[in-house]
Amino acid sequence: MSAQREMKEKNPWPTPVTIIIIIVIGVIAIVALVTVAVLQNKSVPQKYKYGIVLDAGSSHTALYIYQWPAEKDNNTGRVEQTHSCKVKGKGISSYASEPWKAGESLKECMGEAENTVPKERAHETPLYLGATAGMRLLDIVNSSASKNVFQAVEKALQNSPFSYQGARILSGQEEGAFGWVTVNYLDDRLKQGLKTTGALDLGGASTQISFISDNFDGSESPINSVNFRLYGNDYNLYTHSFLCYGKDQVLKMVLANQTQSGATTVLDPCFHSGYNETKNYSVLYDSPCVSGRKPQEAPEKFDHIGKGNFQECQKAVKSVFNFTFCKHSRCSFNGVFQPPLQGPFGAFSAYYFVMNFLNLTDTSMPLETVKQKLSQYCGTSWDKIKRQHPTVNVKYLAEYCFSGTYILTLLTEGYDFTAETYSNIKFIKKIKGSDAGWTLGYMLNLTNMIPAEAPDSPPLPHAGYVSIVTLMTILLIGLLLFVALRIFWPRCSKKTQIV
Ligand SMILES: Nc1ncnc2c1ncn2[C@@H]1O[C@H](COP(=O)(O)OP(=O)(O)OP(=O)(O)O)[C@@H](O)[C@H]1O
Repeated sequence: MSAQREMKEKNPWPTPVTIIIIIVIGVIAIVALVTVAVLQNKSVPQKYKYGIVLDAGSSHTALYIYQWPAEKDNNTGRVEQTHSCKVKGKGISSYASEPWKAGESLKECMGEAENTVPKERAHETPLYLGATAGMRLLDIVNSSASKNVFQAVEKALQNSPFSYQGARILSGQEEGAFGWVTVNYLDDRLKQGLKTTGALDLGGASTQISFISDNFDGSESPINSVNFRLYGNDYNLYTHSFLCYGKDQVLKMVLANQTQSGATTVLDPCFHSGYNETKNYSVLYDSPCVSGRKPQEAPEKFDHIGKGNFQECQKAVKSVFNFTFCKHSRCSFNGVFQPPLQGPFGAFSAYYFVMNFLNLTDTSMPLETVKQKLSQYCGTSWDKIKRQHPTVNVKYLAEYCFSGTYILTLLTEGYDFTAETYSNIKFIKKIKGSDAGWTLGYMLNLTNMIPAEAPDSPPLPHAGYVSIVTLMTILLIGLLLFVALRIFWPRCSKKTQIV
């Protein structure tokens, strides 16, 4: 009896039970923590927000739908293109005489947008329309026609379930700058503060060049300067848009130069030998880029006959550039200031369409070789070209010799890319699934999706945080168990000895 009392005083708890309880609690805690960690890291179906931009270009309109994770509205989520739709027919500026058709033309793509954006998101999805050089030109020649086209387009867009934010003409400067933002945003260069890529955009009616140059602070030519503060970095961007230097308008200018005498036959070195089409003087001279030069005594039509000669085509194309006057320290052409070229460049839109067709997107190829290949292509007969490419749109096909020659002339003579710097250009269509062009940059800007300052980021990602807490708790429980065993195990052993 006294021995039993002594034992109870020395060992007041039922030790094995206590240990079992501690172990059970410990195991339950570990299982609970691991479960929480696993559930926390399990991917939940992503919810997205959306934005829509219509690019109303001179040659056609395209609709782009962008999406980004809904919970990362605070400028940290990645915006990506989820759908695009090419509007059938020509650009909205071509509907000047029947504006209602401009609105009608958008219906099919707007229908696709309704099927892409979830219904519950539609009312909060911003919808923008930006028009470029085609509408800039229409506005110059007939501003009331331009207003009527916008009215028709607005009516169509206001009737959509989306949050319509307006339709307007972008300035050339905006078109250049937003194209640059798109390229650098998609390449993740802005967020990380990396060296940027210049942007070369070739449209149907205008062309843009935009890049950062250490030698440009905006003082020499303020109209070419755009300042941004993005993710905590300041950028002083050089940008210029050449109205009338898109490839369709340059083709008109080159042909206008060859029809100044009002001839009925034009032998054109930029078209393949064997090409022969009868064209209207009125159609050729219908644009403000050439209208002032229409010959007085022009007949109604002319025969446009191909000659297929690259060297002569280069000369003809060069005639539309003016290199004779420059009131700045240096110019590209037409008296426009341009600082020295700097950095890699992404060349998109028609740059890509044309060079991709010609199999000339590889810029590691020496420039001389590129010219030789193009020369060979231009020298090929029209019959052979048609036979080799039976599925290609004949209008594009007839123009690739001219378009390739214009691209090389613009890059080398116009912007001053040399045999050495030509390899800095990369012809691109898409970056990580999104089309290169001004639309994404435009939407990012209007929705304030790129903050001026770098957003504060947590020191650890969520998964890392959960893992570390789990690990630390397991270690702590292990330590507790160890201490408990050290304290109680000797007593348990003693107890058996006593008993
Ligand atoms: N596959 C192709 N091959 C050749 N040319 C093409 C092809 N697709 C489009 N183009 C032409 O490329 C040019 C540029 O097209 P893009 O859609 O970028 O210009 P746009 O937006 O209509 O013009 P702008 O920006 O001057 O208003 C246009 O002349 C168009 O007709």
